[in-house]
Amino acid sequence: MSETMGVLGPKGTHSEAAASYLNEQLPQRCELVTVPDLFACLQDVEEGRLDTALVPVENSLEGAINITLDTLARSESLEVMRELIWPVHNQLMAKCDGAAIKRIFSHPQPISQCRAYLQQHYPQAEIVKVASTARAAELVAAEPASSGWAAICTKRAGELTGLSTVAAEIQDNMANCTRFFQVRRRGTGAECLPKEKVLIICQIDGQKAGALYDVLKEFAQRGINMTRIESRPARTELGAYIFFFDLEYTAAVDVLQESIAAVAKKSIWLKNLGTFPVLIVE
Ligand SMILES: O=C(O)C(=O)C[C@]1(C(=O)O)C=C[C@@H](O)C=C1
Repeated sequence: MSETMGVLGPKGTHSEAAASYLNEQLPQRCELVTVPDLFACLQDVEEGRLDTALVPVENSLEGAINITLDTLARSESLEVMRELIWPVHNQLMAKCDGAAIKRIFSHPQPISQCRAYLQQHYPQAEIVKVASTARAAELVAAEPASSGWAAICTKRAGELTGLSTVAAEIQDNMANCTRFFQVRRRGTGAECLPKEKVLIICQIDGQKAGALYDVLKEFAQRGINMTRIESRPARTELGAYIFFFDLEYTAAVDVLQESIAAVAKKSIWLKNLGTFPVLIVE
């Protein structure tokens, strides 16, 4: 029986497109399962209803996907097995003409990714945020053309629901891309190769002067390349933060382990979320 890979649905989301691509690259194909909500998708993996899930983590225009980061930080069982960098192409799709559009539906991320286009072409339109781009297409398709509703979605979502393209490639930057993590429960599969990145999450004592500098020093002094730093509220009290560090994997494994151990000593808690390969799609 093939493994299951959960992904934000319904069919036609950017996430589903990324997961279908990834699936083609895998030696053993997975069965893709669409889940209407990102948190539920991650929970399904944690609780064993899905083997893995492909979830968005960060967009090049809009930054972090907080629900993914917060769930990874809180989870005792999830680990990252792969990273995928996926180009995101947004289309404005509707049943009506562009001039008749009064209300535009989409996921909050693509709405932000297309902010300049929306301001220039539809400053009067009501913008409605929904759970995914494909859900936006479904909602628009359920109404007559006279409603003046439109969706920002993938071409496939529009085609699946019978919408026509009003404007193509409406994102504010043509290099718009989203980073996804494929996640699973710890210890449920073989190591994914090649090892290219390590994800560390820790909480640092924010009241101590120089606490973050002290931690960063442990990587810098050993020549460990940090490719991203992100902070999120610890969700315990105002002013308490956790940090996400993406580190480049190195053949000098001992040095890498030593730096992580040194950071652990200076942290309130630290989790290693995994070592994984990175797939970049042009
Ligand atoms: O709504 C979708 O199509 C999704 O797959 C979600 C999502 C996101 O959460 O950022 C995924 C990638 C893109 O950045 C746009 C939207």
